[in-house]
Amino acid sequence: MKTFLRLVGLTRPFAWWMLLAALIGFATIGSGIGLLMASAWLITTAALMPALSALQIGITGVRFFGISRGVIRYAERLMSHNTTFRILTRLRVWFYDAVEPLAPARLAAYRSADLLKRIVDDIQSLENIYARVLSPPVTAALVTLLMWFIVGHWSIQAAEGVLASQLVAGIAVPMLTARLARGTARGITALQGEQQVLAVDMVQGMSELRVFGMVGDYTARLREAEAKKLALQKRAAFIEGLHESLTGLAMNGAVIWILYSMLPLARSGAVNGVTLASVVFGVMASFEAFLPLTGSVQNIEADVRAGERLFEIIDAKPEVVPPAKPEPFPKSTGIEVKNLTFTYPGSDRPALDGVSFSVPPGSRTAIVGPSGAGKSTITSLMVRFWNPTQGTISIGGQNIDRLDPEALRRNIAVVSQKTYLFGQTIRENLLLAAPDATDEQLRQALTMSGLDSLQGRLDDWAGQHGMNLSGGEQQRLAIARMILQNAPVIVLDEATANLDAVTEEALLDTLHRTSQGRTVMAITHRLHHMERYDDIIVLYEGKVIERGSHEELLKLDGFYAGMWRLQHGEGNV
Ligand SMILES: Nc1ncnc2c1ncn2[C@@H]1O[C@H](COP(=O)(O)OP(=O)(O)OP(=O)(O)O)[C@@H](O)[C@H]1O
Repeated sequence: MKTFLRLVGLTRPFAWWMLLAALIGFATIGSGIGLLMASAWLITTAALMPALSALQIGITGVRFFGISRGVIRYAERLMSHNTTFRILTRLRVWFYDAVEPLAPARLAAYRSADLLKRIVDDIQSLENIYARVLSPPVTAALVTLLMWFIVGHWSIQAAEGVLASQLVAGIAVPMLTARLARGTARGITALQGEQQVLAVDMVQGMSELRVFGMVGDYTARLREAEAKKLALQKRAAFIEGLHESLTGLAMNGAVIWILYSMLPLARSGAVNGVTLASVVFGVMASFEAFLPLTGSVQNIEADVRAGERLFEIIDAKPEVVPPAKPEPFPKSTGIEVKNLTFTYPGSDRPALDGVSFSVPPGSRTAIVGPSGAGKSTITSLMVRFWNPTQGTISIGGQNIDRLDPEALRRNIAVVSQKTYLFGQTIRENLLLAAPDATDEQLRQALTMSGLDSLQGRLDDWAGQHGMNLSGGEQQRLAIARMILQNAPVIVLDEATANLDAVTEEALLDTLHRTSQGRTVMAITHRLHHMERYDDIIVLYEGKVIERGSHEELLKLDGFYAGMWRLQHGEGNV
């Protein structure tokens, strides 16, 4: 209930639009009632063969309601869709604004297909709340009131019976079908989510599934989810049919009751037969207002579940909250890391444990160590994807938590081992780093990063995840982005890992050239050209265990020297 009220609360800015849509909906059904009543009047009056002029009013009525019903129905659809789409637009922007600060720390627990489902399907399903849950009951209530006055004008006894049937159709039947439908819509949503996650995994991991012969297994899981979903959908269709039948029964009950209570009046001459026929037809037409209630109640459970899934993300607290009054990004770009400690949520072992080091402005520092030593965690903390559990990172003497995170990220160019390329053109992928860059600047960046071959292909599609480019080209594009970003601090996080030796060598040279004069922090477990670094920090199990220049560390003959010898085929660690 709380979630439902919260969802309704979101529509407050559109309340008047929604009320207007409900009123136009009422006018549509009102026209339908008018049309049937006028038709009944016309047919029954014509049966008595009066002068043609006596039928004029009925003919005009049929024409008027016939046309108005179509026009008003169109206006109602236009209005309700317009209102719904405005609400959905607002919801999507609001959800995206809420999700962005959660990335990546708070989103780590969610699968991307699941998030996609939330932002697309869950929000879409809320359309139901606004178009089918809130409006139809208002329309049905107004129609009930209208029929009370119309029927009550001739017979209060008949009006009471009609009211009772309408309460059955408007309250009892929806409550019964809602009870029967419990769990159905929610189950369908859950299964759709499962299918989406499986489908995304299948498409993205098709090569792996093929290699490991698991395509059949995944297809079977998809089929199983489909079969379960189909069973639930059948049940939903059965309940919908039941709802319509019961509403029809309530309508027939109302008709029988009117005949029962008004026939004596017709016989006594208090009501004429023509009026009786019109009232009966009017009541039949009024039940149209109760049919949409099935959609309202059947889906409400799924809509509330969709709302819960959205609020779950929206209510998550971002890991990083920008300071109320951020300090400007410092001129000097020396980095000072003091007693840095960080434990990932759910982990019982710190990824970093009291790490301290400094990187003077314009110098190059390498952070080396075996896999899992905590090297990449330093990058995540530097760009404030996470906050340290203890300790600080400062740039130019300013604690980074005093800086605007966006300004911080603009001033630190990160080239990591996995470059994300968007399924757009090469130009658009480059402009991400410098939206105002000219073609000339883009070409220059391509040349500097050794990508002359892409000069004439700026408008070529990079492919899904950059699949139209080789691994080396993708990494070079990351370097071109770094050049365009023109940030004073550069973090290279295994920027050349996963590449063959020749490409790696060429890329290391390019990186060395293009990062001259900046403060560089290079994270690597492959020890190449280490003499190019002013300082090397050796990390092991989250702790700094050695520090010095390449020469000094070799002389020390400790862990680093062992790693170096091992990688250069000269012995064991
Ligand atoms: N998102 C995460 N959640 C929980 N634990 C994590 C997460 N990311 C990393 N870790 C753990 O933190 C430790 C340090 O990881 P980190 O990625 O910083 O190591 P690394 O030195 O960069 O390793 P590699 O060279 O393999 O990339 C590892 O034990 C890793 O399992």
